[in-house]
Amino acid sequence: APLLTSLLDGYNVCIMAYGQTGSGKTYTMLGPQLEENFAFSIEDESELGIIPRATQEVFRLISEKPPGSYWVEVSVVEVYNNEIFDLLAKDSCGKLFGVKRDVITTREGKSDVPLLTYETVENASEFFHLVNKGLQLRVRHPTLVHAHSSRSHLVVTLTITTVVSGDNFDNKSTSSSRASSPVQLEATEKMKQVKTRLQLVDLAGSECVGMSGVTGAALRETSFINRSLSALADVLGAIAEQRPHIPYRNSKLTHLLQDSVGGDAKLLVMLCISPDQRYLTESMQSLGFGTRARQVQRGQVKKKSFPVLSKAK
Ligand SMILES: Nc1ncnc2c1ncn2[C@@H]1O[C@H](COP(=O)(O)OP(=O)(O)OP(=O)(O)O)[C@@H](O)[C@H]1O
Repeated sequence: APLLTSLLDGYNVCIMAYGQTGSGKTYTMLGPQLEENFAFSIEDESELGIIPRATQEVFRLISEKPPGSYWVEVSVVEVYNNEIFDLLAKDSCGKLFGVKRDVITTREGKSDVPLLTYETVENASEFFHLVNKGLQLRVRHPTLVHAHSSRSHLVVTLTITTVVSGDNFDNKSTSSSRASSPVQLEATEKMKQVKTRLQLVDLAGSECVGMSGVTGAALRETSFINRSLSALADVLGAIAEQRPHIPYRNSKLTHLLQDSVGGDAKLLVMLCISPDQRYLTESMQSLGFGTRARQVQRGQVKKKSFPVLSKAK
């Protein structure tokens, strides 16, 4: 919750779950899933995972702000076999289907996914329905360790646009206007926008091939998962050791998360650990990842500078 307050105060925030397959990452991030697909259940609010819960909190915080001053857009991306898929892209009939996208580095040195679909949502319930539709496209595969194992990394991003009128920049009191679309917002005279980003990441599970018993296509998936997770650990190691070169581009996952992991975002890593003694090696490996993440020192987290909004009259 304090991270979400920071988000509306102008910080980028990233929350991610890491752990071996079957340890509870998806449960932590989304909550219990429906049997037939990846959608999460919204019937019992007490069971909601971090992604829906954080979104509810974001909208609660926004409701306390002057009306029309915040705008929320959502994107849902999965990284599968080192490829990026846009899970909110629609075909010509308006049906969602995962479209392959690329990740690039912009001239300012930020990572970006050109053509990625951003959908505007006005409340948490719109968000639930939209994300649940996208999640049904997510790849999963049964393994000996976990019957509904996610085979991809999931990145749900909320982009919060704060609209500040020109007058507010001079700290003068003004009534805030209500815009009905992002286009209208941009067109509104004397409006300035500040964007902050909340990235919520359900990583695919690290996996010991001997234990999970995967073969064929699933084995290929496992190898991509393990490679991308070790690329993430390498990036954290390089940042922790303050090496001049950080190998973000060694995998699409690290390239996509570059600004959150190595940039100016507030980053929270949650480790999911199995209580079963059989998985001691995997648990030690996850704790090693956590130790590495804790060694990262990135200096002062930067805040996007924008003035405090004056209350609507
Ligand atoms: N805290 C919990 N309470 C009840 N059930 C849980 C809890 N955590 C996990 N589970 C159950 O354990 C199983 C595995 O959890 P989950 O799917 O979250 O694992 P995962 O780490 O995401 O695995 P993978 O990386 O293979 O996708 C699921 O059936 C889930 O409902």
